[in-house]
Amino acid sequence: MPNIKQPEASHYINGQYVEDNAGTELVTRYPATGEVVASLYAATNSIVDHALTAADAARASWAAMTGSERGRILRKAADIIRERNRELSVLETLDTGKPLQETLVADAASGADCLEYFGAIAAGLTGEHIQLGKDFAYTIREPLGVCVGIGAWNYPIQIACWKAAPALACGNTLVFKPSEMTPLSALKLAEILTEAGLPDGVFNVIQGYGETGGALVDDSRVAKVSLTGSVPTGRKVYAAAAKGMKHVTMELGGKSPLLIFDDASLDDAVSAAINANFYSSGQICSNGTRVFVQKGILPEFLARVKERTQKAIIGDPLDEATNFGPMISQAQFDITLSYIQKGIDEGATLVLGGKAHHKGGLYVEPTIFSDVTDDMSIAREEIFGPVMSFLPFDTEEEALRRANDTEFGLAAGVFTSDLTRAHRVVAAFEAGTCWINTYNLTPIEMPFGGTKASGVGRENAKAAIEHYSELKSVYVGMGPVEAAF
Ligand SMILES: NC(=O)c1ccc[n+]([C@@H]2O[C@H](COP(=O)([O-])OP(=O)(O)OC[C@H]3O[C@@H](n4cnc5c(N)ncnc54)[C@H](O)[C@@H]3O)[C@@H](O)[C@H]2O)c1
Ligand SMILES: C[N+](C)(C)CCCC=O
Repeated sequence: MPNIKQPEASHYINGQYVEDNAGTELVTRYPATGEVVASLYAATNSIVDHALTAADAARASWAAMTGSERGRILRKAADIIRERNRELSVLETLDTGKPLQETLVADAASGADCLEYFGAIAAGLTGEHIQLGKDFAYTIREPLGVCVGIGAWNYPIQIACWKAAPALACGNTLVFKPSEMTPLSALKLAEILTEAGLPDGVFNVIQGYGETGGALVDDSRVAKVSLTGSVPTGRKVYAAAAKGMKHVTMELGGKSPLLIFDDASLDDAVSAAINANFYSSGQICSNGTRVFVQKGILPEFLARVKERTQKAIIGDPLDEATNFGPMISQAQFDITLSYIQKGIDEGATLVLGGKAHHKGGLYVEPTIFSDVTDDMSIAREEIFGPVMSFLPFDTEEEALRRANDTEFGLAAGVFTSDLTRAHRVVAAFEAGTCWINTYNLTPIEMPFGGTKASGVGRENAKAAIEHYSELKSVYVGMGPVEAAF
């Protein structure tokens, strides 16, 4: 393993590292071996207050800068991230256990794309002029103020950038709390933003568990909270934010359907089903874990997915040949194996995998179930592990009804060569992000987010601007002013 990446201190506030070792210890381990990568401390009340005070103090001068000036700094940070991509990718692999083959292209790189995108549009964030006869109105696009970002552990630097870039472009300041399991890359992002010229206090990182996230959400100085996490956490954070009438973005979990019709390009659909279930060892919110396959092609489709999944290279995530890594934590490993057991107990047919991998560590084999029915736990609940469920269907109407029969609404996909059907199906999907003849592509230019229990608001694209700014309306009377008496 390369050298251990112990940061200078646990938190980054006002442009510098800060420590308070009175906080609860927070240890991060390499999931492939259990080795300690870094040892940090959760924020104490004084660290939470310090970060919010810094963000509050930096607010006015950052908001007073022009969009061009703010954008230039974000774009410079994107360039630095790209230059340091390998180092950041290794760090992300050490923190998450995701294969370096993935982190080199999907994590810091996506963060750089996001900073570049919002850096580019920062100068064009304006209100509008509304002519009203001889009177007129105009709107002023204003930042919300101090924002709080709370991250999940599966895409740590991507999540930090997806929140920081639009927030900062709009003139807000941010306090970001990464997941307690992956504290490291957000600190690097903070260093990079400082190097790019970001004024002190505009972006701050503090570590901690749910309690720290809760303290941030409850603080009266905070105007907006953006959470990436599970639905149960989302319900708590949304409720707490509502008490202070705060803006929210909720990027939560899913149990997304992927519909494969019998006229689909089978090779493409097989690739998509594999990506939609086994990339990042299945630890992706938008994964298409309910694979509905039209009955006529099910045997061949299943055989092809099985054959290709057997070729997964399971190994040390730092080896660039590895394309399937361990679970992030003992808890996620245990949850995944317990769902596999439930699948077996509830009558699904285990086609492949189903066990901890013999190499040890926190590896769970890529697992495929067929004969899955809509009522089974593995078809209803988010597992967040490498477990693919096949569900046969006959008609489009039936597949859609079953696909939408879930509390979640994050994502959905369809494979068919009939484009009329493809558009009809996505129009009927109850999901915020849909794909036709591909899956899980999330470019920065496209809004991303969920409906139903999967979330509120959108990240990325111009849509995110609406969630990090608000409009002030100004009516201008050109006279005369009349009154009834
Ligand atoms: N929709 C998306 O964009 C997206 C992306 C990635 C992950 N996710 C979801 O995230 C989940 C996996 O991540 P996780 O296990 O880290 O989720 P989690 O809900 O356990 O934790 C998410 C974050 O919330 C914090 N937190 C926990 N309780 C809190 C509270 N009461 N107040 C404030 N903060 C609190 C945690 O410390 C962590 O930083 C999955 O459900 C996955 O689908 C969603
Ligand atoms: C870019 N991905 C890989 C689709 C991840 C989106 C965020 C969900 O976990």
